[in-house]
Amino acid sequence: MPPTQIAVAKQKTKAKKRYLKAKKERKKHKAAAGKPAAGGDVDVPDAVRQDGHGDEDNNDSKSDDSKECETSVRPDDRGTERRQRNEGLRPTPKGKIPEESAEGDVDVARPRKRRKLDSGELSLDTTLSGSPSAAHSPSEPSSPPPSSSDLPTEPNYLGRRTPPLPSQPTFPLPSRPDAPEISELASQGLDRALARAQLVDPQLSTPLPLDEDQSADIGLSAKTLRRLKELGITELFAVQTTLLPMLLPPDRLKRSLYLPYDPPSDICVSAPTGSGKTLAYVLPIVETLSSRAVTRLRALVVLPTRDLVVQVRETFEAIAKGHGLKIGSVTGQHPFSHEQAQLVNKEPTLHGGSSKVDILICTPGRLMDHMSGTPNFSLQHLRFLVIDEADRLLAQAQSFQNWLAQVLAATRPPAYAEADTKPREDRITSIPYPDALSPAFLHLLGGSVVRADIDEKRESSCQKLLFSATLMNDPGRIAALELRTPRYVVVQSAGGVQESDVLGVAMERFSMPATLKEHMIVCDSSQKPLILFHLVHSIGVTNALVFTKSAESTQRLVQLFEFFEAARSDSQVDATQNRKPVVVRAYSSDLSALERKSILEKFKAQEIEMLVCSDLVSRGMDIKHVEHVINYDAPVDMRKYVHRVGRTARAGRTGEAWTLVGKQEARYFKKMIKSADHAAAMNRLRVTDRQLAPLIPFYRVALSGLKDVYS
Ligand SMILES: Nc1ncnc2c1ncn2[C@@H]1O[C@H](COP(=O)(O)OP(=O)(O)OP(=O)(O)O)[C@@H](O)[C@H]1O
Repeated sequence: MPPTQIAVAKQKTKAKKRYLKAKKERKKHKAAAGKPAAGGDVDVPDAVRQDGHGDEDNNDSKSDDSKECETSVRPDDRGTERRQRNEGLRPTPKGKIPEESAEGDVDVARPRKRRKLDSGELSLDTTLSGSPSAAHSPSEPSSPPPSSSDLPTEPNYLGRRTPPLPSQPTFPLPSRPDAPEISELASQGLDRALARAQLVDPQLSTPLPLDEDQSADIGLSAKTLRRLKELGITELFAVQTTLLPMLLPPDRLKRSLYLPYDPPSDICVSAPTGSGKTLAYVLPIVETLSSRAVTRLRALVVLPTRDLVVQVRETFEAIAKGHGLKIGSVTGQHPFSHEQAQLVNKEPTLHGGSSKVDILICTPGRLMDHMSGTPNFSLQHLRFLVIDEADRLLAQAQSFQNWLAQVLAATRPPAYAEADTKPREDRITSIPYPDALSPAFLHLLGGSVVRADIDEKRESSCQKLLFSATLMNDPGRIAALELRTPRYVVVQSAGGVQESDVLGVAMERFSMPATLKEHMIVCDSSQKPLILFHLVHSIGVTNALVFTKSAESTQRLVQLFEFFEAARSDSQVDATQNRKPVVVRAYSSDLSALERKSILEKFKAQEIEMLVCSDLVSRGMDIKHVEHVINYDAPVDMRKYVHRVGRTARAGRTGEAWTLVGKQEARYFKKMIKSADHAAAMNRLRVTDRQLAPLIPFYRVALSGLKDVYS
């Protein structure tokens, strides 16, 4: 058979199948209507009859095909096609039905149509005529459906007047909600009090009263005021002005060491680097604890590094001088037994602990060691728990044996029920010694305390204080602290910011000291050492901290620097110039604690001019004479940038920060600065080859020296 004939035969077979199914459907309908099957009336193609395919043959393939018949191909159209073919006519394109063919097939289609029309379905169509879809169109505003009596009546095709049906109510159009505030988005799942953070102007200050009798005006004792003056402090900075009234309220009862029925609110503070956060907690702690009669561990200050522990201890000692408070610190720098001897009286064992210090400053790791291994070390008397550089410490909350959860649990009194269910031998049934339990823990004395139903629940009096320059930039972390009615303070200039936007501003922008100047130099990475030498020798950068990305790079850069300085001072090119080599040292975690201490002291004494360091000293370190910070390796996140450059321009002094950005990292760095809304503050500098040219001979010598060392 020629291919065209095969195709026609195939077409026929398909058409035949569809026809038969349609026919079967019609038969069913007719049978349902009580009429005989109209098979004989229908024009059946010859091919179907010859093949002997009856209705029954198609039973198994019925379902899908019959659906197709009902929805896509009308049997009358098929009949028309067939007739056209028989008459040598071309088939009519789909959708166009020639008049005579429609006429010819009316027997098949009309009875069904009539039944439909009679049923009144048409009256719905005519009422909504022309606009059934329009009535449901989502693009039109919805309006309440008119009552049927309001609508005009139209004659239907039978000439009867039927009341029009009311149109279906339309669905309300989807509308775009207002974009949520950034603060709202950011605070999803966060403490609601965050959104009511108090925004404090960094320029705010309070002069210290000249007369000691007026010390109470700022909540301090005459003794503390005198001490501040001795230290050369004449005013309180913004963060201190805000926090002192909160932590030292005029109502003396609220300053009590135990507040089991009216525990104090916790406070979170975000204030720029060098803005005086340390004094903002040292002053209230010293002032409050000065009223104590017995030494107990009442203030615990947790810091991320040993160096910071030493620094904060010095501030406590300076302020607490003459108050009779005992201050201790544990960092793991000394043997464990030595620290234990400084911390507690080991004998006799008391349920309330027996402390030798009122204030303890520590790193989290060593604190855990003492919590688990030092008898009589107890946190139940804590009145203050300070977490300084809180964002960093909270990032490590799970480290050091889950330190944060353990500390919180140790300050929390056990529930009454818990105390009752303790095994008998664990209960405190006798008091062999004055047992030193804190009021909130007294119910542990199972047999000795008579309890009544009206007993109010006693809570821990421990007030948590969180501080950081970048605390609000990731407030999600604060959630781990189980804060009690917290208050949030943000020291940041936010010119004209609405109160409702405070959180958005605090989270998106990083607050920097107003006295800081920032520069960025984009260069080839290979040029970085030369640019560093240019900053030192041509621009006069000195008393500087130079930050690198690792302890190893710190070491290498210092060696290169020393070779460079040696080559430069040896050169006889221009005897009139000052050729005294710059003193540069490395400060990194590779050094022992003793070495680090000695280097830091020399740097503070300005015997060392350039201190090259890794991020070890990027947080919290307060070295007054640091005039410059050089980011030799650009920091990879904004938080790090803020803390590094914050080592200068502290306490209202001026300072400059220089960031050397390799060409390949420039895009990332600029994006980071821009997304922190900080691009405008950044001064972009260019250093030309001509400016670097005089340094190149010494640099070559230095490079070959370094090569020798490493080979
Ligand atoms: N009221 C004040 N008057 C003068 N100097 C002050 C005052 N308060 C603090 N300082 C000094 O300001 C410097 C910075 O203080 P501090 O170290 O507490 O800053 P910080 O806010 O904790 O900074 P960082 O976030 O970097 O840790 C210190 O040298 C401190 O002695």
